[in-house]
Amino acid sequence: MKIFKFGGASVKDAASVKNVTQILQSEGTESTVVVISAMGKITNAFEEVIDAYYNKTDKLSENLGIIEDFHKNLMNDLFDKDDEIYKEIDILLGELSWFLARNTSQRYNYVYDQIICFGELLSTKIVSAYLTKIGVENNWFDVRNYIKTDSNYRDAKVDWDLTQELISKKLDASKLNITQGFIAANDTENTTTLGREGSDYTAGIFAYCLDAENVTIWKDVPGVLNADPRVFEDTTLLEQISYEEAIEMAFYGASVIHPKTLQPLERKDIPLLVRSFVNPKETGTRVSKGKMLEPFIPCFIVKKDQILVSISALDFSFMVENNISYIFQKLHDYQLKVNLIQNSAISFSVCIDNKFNKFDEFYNELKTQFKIDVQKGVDLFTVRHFDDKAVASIEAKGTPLLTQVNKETIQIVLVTK
Ligand SMILES: Nc1ncnc2c1ncn2[C@@H]1O[C@H](COP(=O)(O)OP(=O)(O)O)[C@@H](O)[C@H]1O
Ligand SMILES: N[C@@H](CC(=O)OP(=O)(O)O)C(=O)O
Repeated sequence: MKIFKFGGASVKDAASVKNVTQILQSEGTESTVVVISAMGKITNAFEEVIDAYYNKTDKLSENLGIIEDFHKNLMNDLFDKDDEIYKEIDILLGELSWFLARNTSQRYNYVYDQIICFGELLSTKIVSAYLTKIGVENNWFDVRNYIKTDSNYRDAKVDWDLTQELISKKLDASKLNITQGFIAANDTENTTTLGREGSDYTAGIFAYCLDAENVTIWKDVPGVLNADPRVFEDTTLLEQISYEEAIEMAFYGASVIHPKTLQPLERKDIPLLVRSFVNPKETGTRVSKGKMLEPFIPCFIVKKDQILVSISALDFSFMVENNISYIFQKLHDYQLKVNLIQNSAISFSVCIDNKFNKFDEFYNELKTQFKIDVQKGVDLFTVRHFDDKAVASIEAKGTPLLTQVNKETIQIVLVTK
């Protein structure tokens, strides 16, 4: 029993869908659960729909049209005009229109999940129908009937007991199963999601509940590299990474593996393979028990567009437990993700991600009680297993504002040139 995960980049056009089906045919089409994300950048396109709908702008029908045209154009290269799939896609788009017309809820996160899920529903319907068309029997299922969560929309927490029970009881794991990543449902059958880029986590959940042999995440890169190839020119493929090391890398922001994915796999000792859908014969990266890192070289992680905030008390008193815990509570309340902390006697600095755009509210609340210096638009570079050469290469990229070192890791906040 194995789990495959194909992300948006692997199903971004008709040729990519054909490539996915070829990989499935050569890797075996039995005892597999295939988890698929929305096609290309369609989740972002759905976010535009949500924005237009929620803020009642005049862009709603245009944004919906972009999504419909994208899928129909792609389908025209895969199917014949009278194939059943066109009706199925129209039914899904009809369900979406029905929701948009009938919904009365003002809860943004709830509305977001009820709309965003259509990206994964559309992509899996299309891949499943194409497999059927070329003669590969498969079982499409709605993941919302299997993965159950709480009602924390947009970042839902999995109900592991119920999910385990449903997957064990209802899923025929001997088949080639096709399902959606990222989406789930709560106990009232409303759609929830596991957080952006959460399809890897879906693969981890199925692997855990089915005691899978392994999970393969198919990517447009040869595997996990020692740096993001979009930012660094010379990168090296990491052949083996221990779970602990991969969790550290994901924690510091290595976006190639979703951080939550590794925990369920580690608990059951299920290897995670990261392989290239461009060169599927290559072995890629293996994350498993064993060597920490092979080859053992510095690994670079970048988080762009961070905010560096230095906070001190107005009366120059020490920054200690009581005010630090207060600041942390506020960071939590405003959903600001802290990526680095440093404190001295009178100042407390944090490097944060303003993912939910709530920094200004946080700032306005704190500025009455603290002196706050803010530097927006900085980059946070983390180097695991650093050496002098690696540090120098980062420092050459701009002006370092803050550096923090521990045994295996150095973090440098920079204003880049
Ligand atoms: N350390 C890394 N190793 C490999 N790829 C990385 C790394 N860091 C960032 N990436 C980027 O991650 C991309 C693949 O992830 P992503 O776009 O999220 O894939 P998908 O959405 O298809 O799952 C690669 O194209 C690469 O640019
Ligand atoms: N489609 C969702 C879930 C996901 O994981 O996508 P991808 O596998 O393309 O990163 C998103 O974009 O957030």
